[in-house]
Amino acid sequence: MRGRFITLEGGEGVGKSTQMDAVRAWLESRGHRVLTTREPGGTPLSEHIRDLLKGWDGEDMDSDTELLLVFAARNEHLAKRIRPALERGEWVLCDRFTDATYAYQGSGRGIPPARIETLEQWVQGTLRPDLTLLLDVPVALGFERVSGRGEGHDRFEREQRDFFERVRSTYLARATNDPERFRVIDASPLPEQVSEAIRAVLDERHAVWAREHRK
Ligand SMILES: Nc1ncnc2c1ncn2[C@@H]1O[C@H](COP(=O)(O)OP(=O)(O)O)[C@@H](O)[C@H]1O
Ligand SMILES: Cc1cn([C@H]2C[C@H](O)[C@@H](COP(=O)(O)OP(=O)(O)O)O2)c(=O)[nH]c1=O
Repeated sequence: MRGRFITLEGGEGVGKSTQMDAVRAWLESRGHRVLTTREPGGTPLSEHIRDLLKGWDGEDMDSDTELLLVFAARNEHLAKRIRPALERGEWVLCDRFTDATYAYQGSGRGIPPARIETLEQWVQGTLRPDLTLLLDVPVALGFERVSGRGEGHDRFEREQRDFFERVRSTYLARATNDPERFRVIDASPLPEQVSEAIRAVLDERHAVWAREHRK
């Protein structure tokens, strides 16, 4: 079976980092080679851009500058890591991808989606994730978890509550509009229960992909 491209999405503190390991372990248990990565980031240059996006504390960053930096990081990541891995037949598991851009730069910052689509087309061509696991929790619960993490707040985490409500609504709307690609996971229960729900989705999708492969 050819390698597939799987993304994890969701707002702050939904538990993506926590669940990445479970997805990776599941894929490896099926004998797949897996590249685990994240956005913004995934290459030295893209991680540098990530630091800028999260840590910039100078004059306010223009929203389009932010959008272009996100896609600059993505272009590098696709060229140097994601596409080569998929071409080698590996599976790629990525913590956030372009759905985050629609949610954060689109709804969060108010950039029209058409502008994001233009860049998506330019940078990705026809490449889209095969499966997107959207981990969903109420914004207040995500906030509680992040504050429990005990780190300082980055440029995004300093945004107000309504910013994250827009982010959440946009993720959910995108999932509703593309039920083939998205699976929404209730990420409120204990981590092991969330992993169990994710494994059930992976079982289901994997069976479909295996059937397609045999055709
Ligand atoms: N299902 C869960 N229930 C309770 N706490 C969780 C759960 N999943 C993750 N956490 C905790 O919440 C915080 C944020 O989780 P993390 O995986 O870093 O989220 P994300 O990567 O989505 O921001 C961490 O301290 C983590 O241990
Ligand atoms: C991929 C991507 C991330 N982001 C933001 C969302 C996050 O606040 C930040 C990544 O930080 P990160 O620490 O990975 O967030 P989390 O711990 O919640 O997963 O970058 C965008 O604004 N646009 C994007 O396209």
